[in-house]
Amino acid sequence: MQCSYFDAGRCTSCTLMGTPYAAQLAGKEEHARAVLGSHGPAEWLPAVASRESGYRNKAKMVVGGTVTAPTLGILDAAGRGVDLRECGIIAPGIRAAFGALTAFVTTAGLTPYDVPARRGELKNLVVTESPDGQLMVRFVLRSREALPRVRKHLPALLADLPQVAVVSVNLLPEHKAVVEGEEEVVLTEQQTLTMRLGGIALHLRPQGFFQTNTEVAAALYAQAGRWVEEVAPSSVWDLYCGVGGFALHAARPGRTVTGIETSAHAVAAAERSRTEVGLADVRFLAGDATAFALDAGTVPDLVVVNPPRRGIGPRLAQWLEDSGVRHVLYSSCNVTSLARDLAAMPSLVAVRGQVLDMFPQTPHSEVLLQLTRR
Ligand SMILES: C[S@@+](CC[C@H](N)C(=O)[O-])C[C@H]1O[C@@H](n2cnc3c(N)ncnc32)[C@H](O)[C@@H]1O
Repeated sequence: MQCSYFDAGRCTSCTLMGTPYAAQLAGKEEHARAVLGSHGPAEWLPAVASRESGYRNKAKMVVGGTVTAPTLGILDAAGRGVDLRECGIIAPGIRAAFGALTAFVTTAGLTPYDVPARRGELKNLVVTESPDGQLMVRFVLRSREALPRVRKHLPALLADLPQVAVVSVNLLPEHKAVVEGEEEVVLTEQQTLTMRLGGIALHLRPQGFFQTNTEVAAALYAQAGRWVEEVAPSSVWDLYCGVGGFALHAARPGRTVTGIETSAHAVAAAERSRTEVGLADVRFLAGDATAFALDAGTVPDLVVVNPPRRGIGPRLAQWLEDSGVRHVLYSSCNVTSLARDLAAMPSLVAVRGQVLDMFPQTPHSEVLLQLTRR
């Protein structure tokens, strides 16, 4: 894939831009093998390729420029807006909405936040697309000052972009280089975006986590589901479950499945999916994954872990090592922390693995491993 922003040096975040895709994929497999070393699996399944462009279901655009000519993209070294609205890795359905969204910025008078001057209101625009083509649009604002104007002009925006299902304002009062703050005000009746994967409707709230690449996420849950089926466990834990992707794909009548996640909102969303699917033996609990495992007093037949980049950490790894659990599926977006965690669980041996290319044009990927007790 070629990118004019990359070629012009305007944006260099996709560090593999210009590298042929087959070489990117082979490089990611090689990297995973090299970093995992002796902890790696005996067998690697063929890597799951992604579409090379338009794969990102979520765009986080920093807003710069002026209220009459806003930029959507990043900030340069001087803190001025660089427009990247044609970014080729963003889903086409999101890119197609940028025109109407920038027009809305002007109509609603949402002055872009000027980082060097610490003035202005609109910091970021975050847009997520569902597999059905619906959009969730979030305006990250410095204060509530512009909130009444967003509300006032919202009906016109929804008429312009009928595919927009959820609109919210996120408040980020601090002068910090982060995407969003803690407070979210949802302005539409619909509070969540429906992410339909593998026949299951997952419900994503504005601040919730969702895998970046919808098609590859579907492949990830399906592969994990197949490996769970082979083991045929009667009890499963899905630790770091988010809105329940792994848990709901692993659920079967008569199998108890427990999902654990710190975000109470994500747990509520997962519970909703569970009710809709009509699964009686699945439950989701809000809490820390490690604390849950240490306090549970029982050991399931199979544990799925899908932690943030930092990995599961030494305490949960030690618990898994000592617990006697026979099967673990570890889905990781960071092979370095994965290798560290595996080293702490020598009794759990990686038998199969697969690289799933969640992030083409970048060096990142997802690695799914099946571990079995020796
Ligand atoms: C990589 S995401 C995976 C989410 C989910 N498995 C999925 O497929 O969408 C990691 C999740 O772990 C949650 N999390 C972070 N720290 C946690 C902890 N200590 N205990 C439980 N969940 C945690 C985050 O809120 C996030 O939803």
